[in-house]
Amino acid sequence: MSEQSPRPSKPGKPYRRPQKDPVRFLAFEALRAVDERDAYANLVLPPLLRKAREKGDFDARDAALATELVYGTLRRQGTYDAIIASCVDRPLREVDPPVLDVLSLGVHQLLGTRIPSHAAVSASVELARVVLGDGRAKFVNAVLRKVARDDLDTWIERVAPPYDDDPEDNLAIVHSHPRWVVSALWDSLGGGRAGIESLLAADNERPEVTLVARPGRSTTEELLREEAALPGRWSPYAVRLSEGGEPGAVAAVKEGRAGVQDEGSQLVALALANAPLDGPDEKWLDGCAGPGGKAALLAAVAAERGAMLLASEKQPKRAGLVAKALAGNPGPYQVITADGTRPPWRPGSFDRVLMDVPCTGLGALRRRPEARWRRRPEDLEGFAPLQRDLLSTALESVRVGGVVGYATCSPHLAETRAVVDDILKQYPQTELIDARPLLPDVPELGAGPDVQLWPHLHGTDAMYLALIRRTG
Ligand SMILES: C[S@@+](CC[C@H](N)C(=O)[O-])C[C@H]1O[C@@H](n2cnc3c(N)ncnc32)[C@H](O)[C@@H]1O
Repeated sequence: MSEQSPRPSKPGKPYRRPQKDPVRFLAFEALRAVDERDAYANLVLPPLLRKAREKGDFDARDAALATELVYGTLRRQGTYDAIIASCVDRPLREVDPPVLDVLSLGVHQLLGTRIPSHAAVSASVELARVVLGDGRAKFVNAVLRKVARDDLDTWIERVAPPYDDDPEDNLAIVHSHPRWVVSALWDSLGGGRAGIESLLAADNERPEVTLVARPGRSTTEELLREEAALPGRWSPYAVRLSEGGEPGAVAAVKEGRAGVQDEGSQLVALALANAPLDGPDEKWLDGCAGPGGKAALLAAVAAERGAMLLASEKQPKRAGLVAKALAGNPGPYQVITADGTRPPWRPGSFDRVLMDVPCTGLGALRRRPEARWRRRPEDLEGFAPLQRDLLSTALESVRVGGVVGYATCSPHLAETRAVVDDILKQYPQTELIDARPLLPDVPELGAGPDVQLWPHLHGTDAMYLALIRRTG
């Protein structure tokens, strides 16, 4: 018998080693870090990008694409999960998280970018071969081919319940927010469908990078001359960097004369600084100062008025960041590490007090694309006693006639009005000051006396501020 087979076997496809695409691979690494280590995308990404650039793997366009893939995938996770769930025959929680990350990255390329479908599928399958192996790459291929058959709007229509049947569920899937967050934002915003839809859509946009020219240390004119930037909308100290502007490369930022700061945060600090006050105006306190954005602006304004700022922060590491932010301030200031619920200073010591309390951060979802998925309604219960204690400290720390600013970067009513209402009942010798005139020219601030800023109305984070005067 001949050793040769009578019919030559059909040659199999030769094995081809998967090609590692540095952009997709980096985006996958970042998503894994966010999932496995609870890392923040905005902290994980920059060092990965820097390393890739140093290795010569990346140019600026690659970095922009990797950033878009990571942020877009995380923001749109709720919508993409619903789409993927309808294309696989088991519950999503039974799909391995790394497989789900490759799928979500693929779905984002297919439905959320201009990358052609065939390129999106083949790049994702190639990534799957590198990071998951050939077997699971076939699964990825099958799912993404199904997804590629329709566009985003068609998919959303298919997987979201009709608005009239369940408005919150519909908005949760259409705008990729957890349902409880949709509900909380809507409670705070009020109004009908158009407003909440604009807000949720704004949460999915990348925010502009805004700088603050710290008074006495730099001016907006200087920044506008030196950088590709536009004047801020509301704050006299703000400039908005043009798209792609790198704040880290701005000389004034490197030297601490300017900082990166959302205009909402600037407005809050300035409203407290400008609230009318009788009597001395010499001692200011920031009781929750880390990492120091508002403290640096307050200290600079205080310096111009001959006042001093005490910046206090509980976490030593964050107190270090405050010290860094304040270094070079032209007037007197002090940074201390202290628990604001057990203050080391004497009651009634300050003329102005800012309490920018720890909160869920539901007002800064534009900046933290993963935050909405990580937060739980139970977190509110965790913050509630601390927020009340810190506001009580603020009211104890201010002198009679002095002003307290209670601020959050969350619009959740449980963290804003509920805290202020509760605590003011315990401190009857206080009055709310109308904060609206202290944010001059800013429209749509509601019925007052407190103010709530919104991304879709003001282009800022959803900062909340109540100004309270001690009357006795
Ligand atoms: C929302 S952040 C403040 C942001 C800051 N005002 C800024 O503009 O950069 C809240 C800060 O309060 C700090 N913190 C938490 N518990 C505290 C406490 N018991 N006493 C003082 N600070 C506290 C947190 O570590 C965090 O740095």
